[in-house]
This record gives sequence, C-alpha cells and structure tokens, in this order.
Amino acid sequence: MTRCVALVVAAGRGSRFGGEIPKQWRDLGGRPVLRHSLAAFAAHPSVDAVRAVIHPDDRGFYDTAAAGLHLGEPIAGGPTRQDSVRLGLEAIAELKPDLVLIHDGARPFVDGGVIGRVLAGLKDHSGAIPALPVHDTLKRAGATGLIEETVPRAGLWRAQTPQGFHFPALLAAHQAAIGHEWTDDAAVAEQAGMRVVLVKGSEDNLKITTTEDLRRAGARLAEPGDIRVASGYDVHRFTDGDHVTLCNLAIPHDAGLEGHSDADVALHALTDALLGCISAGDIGRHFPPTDPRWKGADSAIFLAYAGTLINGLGGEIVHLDVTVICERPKVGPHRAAMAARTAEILGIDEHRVSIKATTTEGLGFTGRREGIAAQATATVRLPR
Ligand SMILES: Nc1ccn([C@@H]2O[C@H](COP(=O)(O)OP(=O)(O)OP(=O)(O)O)[C@@H](O)[C@H]2O)c(=O)n1
Ligand SMILES: C[C@](O)(CO)[C@H](O)COP(=O)(O)O
Repeated sequence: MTRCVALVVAAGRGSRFGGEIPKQWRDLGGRPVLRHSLAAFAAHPSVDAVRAVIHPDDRGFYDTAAAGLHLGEPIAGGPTRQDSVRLGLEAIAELKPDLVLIHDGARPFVDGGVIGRVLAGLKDHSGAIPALPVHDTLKRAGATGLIEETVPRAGLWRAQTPQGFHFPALLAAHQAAIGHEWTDDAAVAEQAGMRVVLVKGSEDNLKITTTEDLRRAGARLAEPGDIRVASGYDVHRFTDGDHVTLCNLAIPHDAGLEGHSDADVALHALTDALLGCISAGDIGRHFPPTDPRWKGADSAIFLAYAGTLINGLGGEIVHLDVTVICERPKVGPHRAAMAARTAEILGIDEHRVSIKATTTEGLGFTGRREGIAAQATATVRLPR
C-alpha cells in the first residue's frame, strides 16, 4: 500500500507579517493558524501521518496548536524554508513514505479537494503542485516604481502548496540543492530533472504573508457555514461480562460486549458519523484494530479525536443523534447521563446530543440478544 506523509513547515519567523509572535501561531477563528493546516491533513483519508517542522523556540505554541491530533514529535527547522523542508524530509525518512506532501503551515484553508488533486497528479508524475493561472497584467518595475517592462503572462501560474512528490526522489533533490536558494519544492525538483505537473489550486488556499491576509482569512471564517450531515453504524456481539459500555458509561447487564477497544458501540457509531461529516474515512482508519495501542481503549479517545479534527477545521458540531438497538439492557433510564457524558467528551452543550433506543421486536440478531447495534447521525457546520 502507498504510504503518504504530510510535512507541514512552520518554522518561519514571519518577517513580512511582523509583530512578536510568528503568524502561524496567531489566532484565526479561535485557534492558531497552524491548527487549521494540521487538521486538514490529519483528517484526509489518504494521508497516513502528519509531521510539523517548527522553530525550537516555538514548542509551547506548537503543543497548543497540535493538541489532540496525535501527531508525532515536531521536527526542528532551519533558517530558510528550503532548509526546513530538507530537515523535515530527512527526519521523516524513518517512516519510509512513498509520497510526501509539503505544505506551508501558513496556508490554513487547504482542503481535501486540493490534497486529492495533488495525490491524483502523482499517479503519473514524480511531482504535482496546485496552481492558479495569472489573470492580472504583470509589470516589472524598479525601486522608484517606474515601469521597466510588461511581462507576458501567458503560461504563468501562481504556485501553492501542498506540493506532492515521490519521496526518495525529492529527498535526493533537496540534498543536492544545498547551497542554492529556491522558494518552493517544485523548483528544487525541477533542478533535479523531476517531472512536476500542475493541478488545479484553489483561490481559498491563500498564504498568510501579511496582516491584511490574516484579516481576509478571518472574514472568510465569519461567512455562513457549509452544513454537513453524515451517519455512522456499528455492531458488537455479546460476550461474558457484567456490564456494557454505552456513551462511556458502564451499564450493568448479564453480558459484556466483545471488541478490540471497550466495545462502546454508541460512541463508535457517533465517531464514524462525525468523521463522515468531514470525509475523513472511518474509525478503523484512524484507530486500526490491528494496533495494540487501542486494545481495551476508552472509546472517549476516538470521539474526542473526531471532535478535535472538526474543531481544527474551524467547524462546529450542530447536533448528534444516536439510536441504540437492543432488547436488553434497558437504555431509557441511562439516556440523560449518556447524553451528558457524550456532550462532556466533545465539549458541547447537552441539548445538542440526542440518545434514543429501540428493540427489533425479537427479530434479527439484536432480537435474539446476540449483540447491540447503534446508528448515529451527526450534523456539523464547517466554514466555507
Ligand atoms: N525558515 C523557514 C522559513 C519558512 N518556513 C515556513 O514556510 C512557509 C512559507 O513561508 P513564508 O510565508 O515565507 O513564511 P515566513 O518565512 O515565516 O515569512 P517571511 O518570509 O515573511 O519571514 C511558512 O509556513 C513558514 O513557517 C519554515 O518552515 N522555515
Ligand atoms: C511555497 C510557496 O508558498 C508557493 O507559493 C512560496 O513559494 C513560498 O514563498 P515565500 O517567498 O516564502 O512566501
């Protein structure tokens, strides 16, 4: 299987932005700029790992920006963007990626569409970058502002990130480029003779370079949102035990539920519904049942993680609804506590969580009391 790692570079000092705190740590819609960029990659179903490159002085900022995303240790960057990327590539070599996506931490509005187009471009090329055509007339002028020439714009494109490459070739190209200065990774790849294709970028995928860019980004977040609705479904079979775990509460019963984690069927369905709202695959992709770390795990971790991804994208959970399907135990007496605990895990208001239960009138596997099923619907508002 192809392994793809996203490398998000955020070690710059933001000299054109100015101020005490580098731009990637500034607030954008209630969370640091970098948080938005990291969350977009953490949520993408084709990205297997995300690593950030930061300035060693910024560790405190990073810990806030990356909280709950389960990323690895950040990598220390260098004096230029090119140095930071090379150091990042050398550090992630141990992950043995086939593909790498290099992204500016200062581009918070990268979305799954752009990431997907870059990855599609890598099927037939050793590099792919998102870009937009230049529409304005281009002038070259000296320091006095006097025009020296009009530059033909035909065939000119504005390069964005993430820039995607076959990993071994890009690592070699970056190591060969030491001593030269290029402003993007496609330029480094071009020098090494790699074939790099342009794919469609996005006007939203702006880079925050100046304070005016941050103001525009904030205004975009304030626009009416993009409402997403998705469902989740899960089943666990009964096994020996004296309780089942539903919405993180131990409910006494004459059997337990079998599973790799704590088998919390309700939270698993809710987690999948939330991941569905951001097209982030399913719970098994983020927390594989083959991974011993999740053996017996508290499923609150999975739900909180899905909430963190939505939060990182600037999104808001509007409503959650789950139906637990079983003959026994009786869920009704626990509904209010289950809603309260679910809301608490996600940090949302209790009135945004609805817990329901039904039997199947003795029919099917739930009717035969072989297990419990749960189906959930989530409604999420994302910024446009
Ligand atoms: N030594 C550097 C310089 C830049 N970057 C990162 O590369 C991206 C694009 O660079 P740019 O917008 O130029 O950021 P800065 O270098 O911080 O800004 P400036 O050039 O204004 O100082 C940013 O996410 C930035 O943090 C980096 O990781 N290491
Ligand atoms: C990588 C980049 O964002 C593509 O547009 C750009 O080249 C970074 O350049 P900057 O001069 O560091 O802003």
